[in-house]
Amino acid sequence: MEPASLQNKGQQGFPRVSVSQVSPSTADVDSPASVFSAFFRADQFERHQLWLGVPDSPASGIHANLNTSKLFNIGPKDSLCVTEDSEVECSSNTSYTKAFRIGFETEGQCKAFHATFELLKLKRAGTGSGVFQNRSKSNAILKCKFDDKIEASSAKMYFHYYGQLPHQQNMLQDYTRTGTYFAAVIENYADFNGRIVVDVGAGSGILSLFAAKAGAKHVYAIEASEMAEYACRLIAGNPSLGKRITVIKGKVEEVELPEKADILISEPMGTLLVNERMLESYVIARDRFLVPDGKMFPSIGRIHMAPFSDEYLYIEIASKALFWQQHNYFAVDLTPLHGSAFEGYFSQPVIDAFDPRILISPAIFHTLDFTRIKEEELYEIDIPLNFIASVGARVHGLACWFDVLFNGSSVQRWLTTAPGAPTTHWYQLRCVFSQPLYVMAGQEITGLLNLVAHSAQSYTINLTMSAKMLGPGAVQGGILHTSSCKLNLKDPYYLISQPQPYRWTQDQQLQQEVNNLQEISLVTPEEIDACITTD
Ligand SMILES: C[S@@+](CC[C@H](N)C(=O)[O-])C[C@H]1O[C@@H](n2cnc3c(N)ncnc32)[C@H](O)[C@@H]1O
Repeated sequence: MEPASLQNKGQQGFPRVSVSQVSPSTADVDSPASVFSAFFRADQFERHQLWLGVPDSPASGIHANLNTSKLFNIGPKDSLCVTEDSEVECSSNTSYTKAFRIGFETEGQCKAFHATFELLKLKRAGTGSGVFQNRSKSNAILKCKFDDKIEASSAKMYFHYYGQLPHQQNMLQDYTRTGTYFAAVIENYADFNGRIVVDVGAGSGILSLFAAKAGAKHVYAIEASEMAEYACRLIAGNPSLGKRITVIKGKVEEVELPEKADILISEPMGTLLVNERMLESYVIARDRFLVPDGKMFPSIGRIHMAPFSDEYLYIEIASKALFWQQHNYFAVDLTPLHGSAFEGYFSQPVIDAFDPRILISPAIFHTLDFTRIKEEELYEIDIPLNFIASVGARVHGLACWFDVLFNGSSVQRWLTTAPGAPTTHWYQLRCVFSQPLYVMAGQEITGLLNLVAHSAQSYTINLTMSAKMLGPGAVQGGILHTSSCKLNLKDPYYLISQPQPYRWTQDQQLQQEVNNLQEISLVTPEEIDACITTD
């Protein structure tokens, strides 16, 4: 059990440091060095403490209150921390009663430790979440952009979700996803070897470990949820890679880094690419941490769209509202609510893996260039639609999926969530009309997909599609029939139990990934191992 005064209100960790107690007056070493983990933590009064010890016994070890401690650089990888046993604020005449030398495995870790130490010393209680004073900027109050845009209740649930191992496991077990990231990083080790990397939203730290495996000089793994602590433990358990990784707990919008990154790696994609609004954090991280012309993995994302016809899906959704057509439900007429229930079911986007043969025209796509797009441009996205129907059909709505590109210097690799490709945990998404549209083969379908971000970390989807007139009317731009719908991307309907003609087992997917990797990999396993720095 943790001491009561050290509740988990925020931790930042450095998994492997060597610590020796020294005399505060002479700086002579008093004790042999121990290999400890170092954590910064806040108590319930937002007073930050540095704790050095063994993760499994948090009550033991060395505790230093940052208010009464000072940190000095005594070498590129060595620091001296002097601290007072009492709670009294440091002043010029403080006599320090404890001192210890902290040795880091890399200079990057040492710099990150100092940056975190100084930043947390500046944080003050009572200014509200995400608001802190930064003395280095003339006491200006820096407000965290994330907290301005996102409802506190949504953020709390969101980071609570990602703070749990089963949800990280779910992503790790999507072998198409994780395997594609692994392949993209290792095949492009030249982009990582000897570079400073920032992992934006590191979760379990898996992408940081991949980057370190590809030879990164140092990786800063930024993670806002409690998963940061697990990431520390995973990284500490992989010491040959972990010594080049620093986990920083906090939002990318508010943490400080000791140096700029040559390359960002992240997995910020949600359903329909944009759900969760994490792309905005990715773009903010680019503007805050990336050197000019630095690389981003992934660098672009594309939303693909095509009209579909699926009578079974339509009937399934419509029939859910049939309950409300009863005139005599325990002697009560439910029919006045049938219309609302019917519209309600059609306001949920449907998520499943469908057979691509339901698409009635070739797909179009809309590109988001993560290297250039402004954060504000993600608040509202307008995508004009234009299709030519390949067959005559009843169009039940718009089917969407996405892909992202790892534009490596050696290999370009796409991670796709397309129908017919190996299924990912994102599946595909369909917006279904309550009033379908009738089209003939060759008929033009126009429309607009409008996505408006909301403060619950998702989007409102406004979709309109029109069948244009055939013959002379088409030339004049005449519209025969229009259907529209408004959906909440935050509230999807998961329909993933239906038979999947193209679904593979995960083992097959994994095997396929391995085969792909072996077939197209430009580097041999020996070359991969050779590229790993062993400092
Ligand atoms: C989709 S998960 C990816 C996790 C990990 N990178 C992986 O690929 O397995 C996104 C992670 O980013 C974190 N995250 C989201 N927004 C963040 C932000 N603004 N600052 C820091 N972390 C954030 C979440 O808590 C979550 O763990």
